Amino acid sequence: MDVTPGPGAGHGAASITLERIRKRYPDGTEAVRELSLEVKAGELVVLIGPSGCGKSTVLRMINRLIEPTDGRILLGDDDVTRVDPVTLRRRIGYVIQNVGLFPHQTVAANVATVPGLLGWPRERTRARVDELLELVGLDPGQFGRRYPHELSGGQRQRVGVARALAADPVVLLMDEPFSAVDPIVRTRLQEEFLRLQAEVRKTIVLVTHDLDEAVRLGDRIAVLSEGGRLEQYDTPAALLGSPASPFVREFVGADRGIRRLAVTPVTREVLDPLPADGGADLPAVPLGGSAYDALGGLLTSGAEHAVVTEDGRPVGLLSRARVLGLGVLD
Ligand SMILES: Nc1ncnc2c1ncn2[C@@H]1O[C@H](COP(=O)(O)OP(=O)(O)OP(=O)(O)O)[C@@H](O)[C@H]1O
Repeated sequence: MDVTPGPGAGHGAASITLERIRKRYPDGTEAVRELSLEVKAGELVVLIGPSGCGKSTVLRMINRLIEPTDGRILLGDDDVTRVDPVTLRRRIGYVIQNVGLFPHQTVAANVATVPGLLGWPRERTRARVDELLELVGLDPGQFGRRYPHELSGGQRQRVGVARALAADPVVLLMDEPFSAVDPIVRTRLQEEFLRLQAEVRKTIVLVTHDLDEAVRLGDRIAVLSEGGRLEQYDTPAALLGSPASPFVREFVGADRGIRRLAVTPVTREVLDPLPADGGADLPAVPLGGSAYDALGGLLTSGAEHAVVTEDGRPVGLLSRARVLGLGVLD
């Protein structure tokens, strides 16, 4: 399969191009009327929108679990409808809500599924399984021999991710991958997942209902409305800062200002000069950290100002008013 690396893309990440795709189910439901979308190699794109707007349908058309009624889907330069579906699915990792692990197989055997289908030698498969379990934070010696029912929900999700990465896919599709676990585990899994993505740099399309998850994970977010209509396709900061339509404005909610703080870094432009004493008694926040965290630091300490540091050295003063100003929207 052809691979088109984009800037910063890891080894073997492919771009995805949806060209005017449409899906009409046999009963006449127009799940997706016409959608065009491009995901760059190595990019993490989130699909979000109200229930029934066609997110899962779009995702499953990419790996041909569902056949499009019309339009083209390219992986790199290859039209996926011209690739044998089984071969295609071995090149595309797929992670779903309840993971779908095989219950009667050990964790190691689950992760080894696709390498097994590809006929990898035993030693290579075993080394890959160990490497992946370590990558997702599970000790292979401890967890490899367990069965799925002997794991927590969060551990099962990690095994699902490890399994999807096993044959080094060019694309990873994720349908509500973190929704089956409680909010605290979920946040931790999201953070680990971002670290993992920084390492493997796959092209990822992730479906979620959760706007905070979308904002936290997405390089770009595609907001869909009924019939798979693309309302806006933008970075989290742009989406929250300038919703393109009343639909998006309502969808991102009244608290989008707060959400925007979470994706807005503290930069030199918003800093005031340091006081003569260097602000020794004030709370410190890092340059480039999120405005949301800076506000949290200010509120916790009760201070009006924080010292902003770079490599541990103070570079300026940040006031509460300036931080709040970063969340003010049009
Ligand atoms: N096999 C099917 N036959 C007929 N209609 C279907 C079929 N599968 C899905 N649909 C319909 O297609 C539309 C889009 O469904 P889809 O599952 O893609 O939405 P979704 O955005 O992923 O929804 P949710 O957020 O609730 O999971 C819905 O109206 C759904 O009822």
